[in-house]
Amino acid sequence: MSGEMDKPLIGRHLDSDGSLAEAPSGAPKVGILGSGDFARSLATRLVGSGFNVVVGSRNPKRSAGLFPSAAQVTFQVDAVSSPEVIFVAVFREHYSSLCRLSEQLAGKILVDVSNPTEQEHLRHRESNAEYLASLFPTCTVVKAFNVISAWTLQAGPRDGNRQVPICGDQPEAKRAVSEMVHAMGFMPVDMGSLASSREVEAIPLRLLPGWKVPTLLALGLFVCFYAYNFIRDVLQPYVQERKNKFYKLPVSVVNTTLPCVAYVLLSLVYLPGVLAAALQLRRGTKYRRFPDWLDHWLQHRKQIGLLSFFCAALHALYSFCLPLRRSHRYDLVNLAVKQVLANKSHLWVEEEVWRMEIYLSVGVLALGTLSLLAVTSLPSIANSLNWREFSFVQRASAWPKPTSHKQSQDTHLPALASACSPVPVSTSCGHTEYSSWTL
Ligand SMILES: NC(=O)C1=CN([C@@H]2O[C@H](COP(=O)(O)OP(=O)(O)OC[C@H]3O[C@@H](n4cnc5c(N)ncnc54)[C@H](OP(=O)(O)O)[C@@H]3O)[C@@H](O)[C@H]2O)C=CC1
Ligand SMILES: [Fe+3]
Repeated sequence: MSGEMDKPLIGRHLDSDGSLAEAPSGAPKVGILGSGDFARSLATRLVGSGFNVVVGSRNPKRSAGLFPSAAQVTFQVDAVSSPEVIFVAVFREHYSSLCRLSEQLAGKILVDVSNPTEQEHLRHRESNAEYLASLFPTCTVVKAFNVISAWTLQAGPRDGNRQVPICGDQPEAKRAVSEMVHAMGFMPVDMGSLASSREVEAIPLRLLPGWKVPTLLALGLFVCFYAYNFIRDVLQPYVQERKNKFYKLPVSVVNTTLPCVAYVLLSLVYLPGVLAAALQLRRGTKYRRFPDWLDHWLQHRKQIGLLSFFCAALHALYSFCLPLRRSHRYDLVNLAVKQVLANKSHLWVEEEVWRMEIYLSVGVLALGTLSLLAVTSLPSIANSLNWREFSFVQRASAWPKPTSHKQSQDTHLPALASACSPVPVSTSCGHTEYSSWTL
């Protein structure tokens, strides 16, 4: 690598509006091939982070006006001659059109930012980055930035999506790209060699992978409880007393069903921790893997907990709407008429009044507590808390002694010390992953 790349690449950070006049002279030079949406956002951020940007376009005249004035827009062949790091911001099907630049690109670092579509991902056995590497055997290909959208690049990194997975076969090249990622305000995550690029390219194709089972579980529970409540509140009065209560189907039965689902889901958040602890006690060791079903269950606690919160919140909303129903108004009027006919002037059942007051108060408090748990399970909030603060919020009693994150990752098992309290999820994921929604 040239001496230029050996200098630290850390530049200035971009303001949220993305505007910054001029990259400092002598700043590291970076090339971008392509002048599309991604190239434009990338150029803006790179210029703002203190890099000298040169963009290679097939039609520089047309594209120049779309880039920040500090970026130089020129023909592809001119753009790739001096920078050591070149971003390839074109689609896979156009990679081969860049082969005529092979000579100028020899020995340089090519950053593959591309994302395949789902069909492309299934169709090609080799990743886009590996394909690029096969077209340019004299270059070093590094996969990066594919998980960051053009919009995020432009708007600036936010807590939730700051991580940029990087992979490549040459540590030096990866280091150079990682430094650039850092300088741009993102967090590089080393994913290993270029062989992992297929995995990295699959990341943006995922659609809520951790939510499928918990959502099906919640739906299944909803259907079961709804059927039960329908039989109890609607069908049974109809069959036995010929009373037509079918109007209850859209609101009342749903409202009775939601808290049942919420309670069961909440208990399913805590149950696997207890089971895991019992299993460890029975085995007398923490150095054995949990069965797969328990492992998966532990990993899905956060989603199950959030779905429980969702059902509880819906229940609260439905409850607020109950008095708005016309059936409720008719019931009230009928009750009043009945009272008048019975010559009663003051209806007040002390026990009923107290029961409702306490019921509402406890319901509001429970929803408030559940909201707190849900909020602290968000990565951005959880990351801002230390372990003690987190466990204080997530459970009522204090954890005997926090198992270090490292330990739980290494052993792939929770500590026995947590036998009667939460068990960290036994995966190699982050802090929130193994600790969320634990009692
Ligand atoms: N948009 C996004 O949010 C993200 C995009 N990406 C990846 O970035 C890459 C570029 O995406 P994006 O900028 O959105 O796409 P665009 O369609 O907006 O831009 C593609 C660019 O490729 C250039 N190009 C070079 N050679 C050819 C060719 N032979 N035929 C057609 N175009 C060519 C064109 O620039 P010119 O005419 O100047 O040569 C064109 O502007 C893709 O691989 C995409 O997967 C990754 C993450 C997010
Ligand atoms: Fe309730």
